[in-house]
Amino acid sequence: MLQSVGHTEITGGTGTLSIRDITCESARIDAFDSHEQIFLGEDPSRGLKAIVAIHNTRLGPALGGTRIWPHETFDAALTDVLRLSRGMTLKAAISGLPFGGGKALIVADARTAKTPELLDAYAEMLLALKDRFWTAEDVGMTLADADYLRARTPNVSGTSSGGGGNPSPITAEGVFLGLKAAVEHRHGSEDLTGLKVAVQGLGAVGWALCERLHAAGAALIVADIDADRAGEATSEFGARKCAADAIHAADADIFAPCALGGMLNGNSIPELKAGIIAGSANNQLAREEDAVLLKESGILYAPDYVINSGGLINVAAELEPGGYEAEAAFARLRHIPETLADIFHRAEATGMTTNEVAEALALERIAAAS
Ligand SMILES: NC(=O)c1ccc[n+]([C@@H]2O[C@H](COP(=O)([O-])OP(=O)(O)OC[C@H]3O[C@@H](n4cnc5c(N)ncnc54)[C@H](O)[C@@H]3O)[C@@H](O)[C@H]2O)c1
Repeated sequence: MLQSVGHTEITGGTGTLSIRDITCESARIDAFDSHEQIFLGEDPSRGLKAIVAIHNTRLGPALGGTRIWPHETFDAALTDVLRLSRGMTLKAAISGLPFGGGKALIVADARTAKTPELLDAYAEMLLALKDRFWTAEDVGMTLADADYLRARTPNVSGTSSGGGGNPSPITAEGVFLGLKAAVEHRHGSEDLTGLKVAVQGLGAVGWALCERLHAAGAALIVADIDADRAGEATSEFGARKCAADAIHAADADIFAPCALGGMLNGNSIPELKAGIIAGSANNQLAREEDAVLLKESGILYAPDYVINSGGLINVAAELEPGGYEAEAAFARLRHIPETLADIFHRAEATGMTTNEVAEALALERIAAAS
């Protein structure tokens, strides 16, 4: 096991993997927020540059997905993984899970650079971090990738052999339940018939969410930077296509961001027409203050790490001592709408933003466990 690592080098296979503890030098990044430990794994010969960020382990070992994304600068990648990792701490806490927050990011284009050699090098890094960090799928990482890694290191969940499989459909189910809780809070009924939902991003979660919304009678407006995907949604769901850079401003009742983070910001919020925001993307708010902007605009915001916690709930269920049980995972999933309804009511009663209420509840749970 890797303890407090200064620098370690693992040779073998076809490359040389170097793992460096970069916690101290990461403190210069605004998003650092007292992370416990941050590791940089590099193996140029196999194309690996990966950051594993461990935010807070008071509730248990760090658990969080691995994102594969070609950030243009190292600082952009580090900022992304630090923000995601902190969000995982809050997500695990508010979901009542015995895990802490962590996240990993491989700086690469998953469509062109995700080779077996890269995954081998990453598996070696994960193996060195076992007992400290557990991972699963995120953007750019598929079930097949998770299975490939799991065959090489034990600290991978969301796998076929573990029973939980790809967490995305469960995430979508949680978002769907949470979205209905928001509609119920706003309109007094969770009936979606005829309501217009603008879905940004038609990937694993966005697509599965569209299936549920369509079956529930909602009218869909969709956008994806992949034009083919948006085209498929028009024929599959009778959805109306919208430009990717205009979907937030679509004439809709609900906006469901299911792509990447930061789409709720000082520029986009004044253009929103939807009264409810309920989607799967992590880190939807570009800045904390944007939650205030949403509140002042009369927009009901379902905090991202609450509404999208279904995937974490499912990968955590795979790590239960007795193994994965779907019913136990679904029982926990059904708490998502209840938790959101509670957050909405508390926010109204106190004048706080929904984000502030969710964070206070999560931090309370961490403090109680300390
Ligand atoms: N998969 C899960 O279980 C899970 C769990 C919790 C949170 N999330 C979050 O939900 C989001 C979606 O995850 P996913 O697994 O569906 O990812 P994915 O990679 O399968 O899909 C993302 C989709 O968004 C599209 N996209 C990217 N940028 C876009 C833009 N600017 N406008 C429109 N479309 C854009 C991509 O083309 C792709 O189709 C991510 O933020 C992820 O972190 C996912």
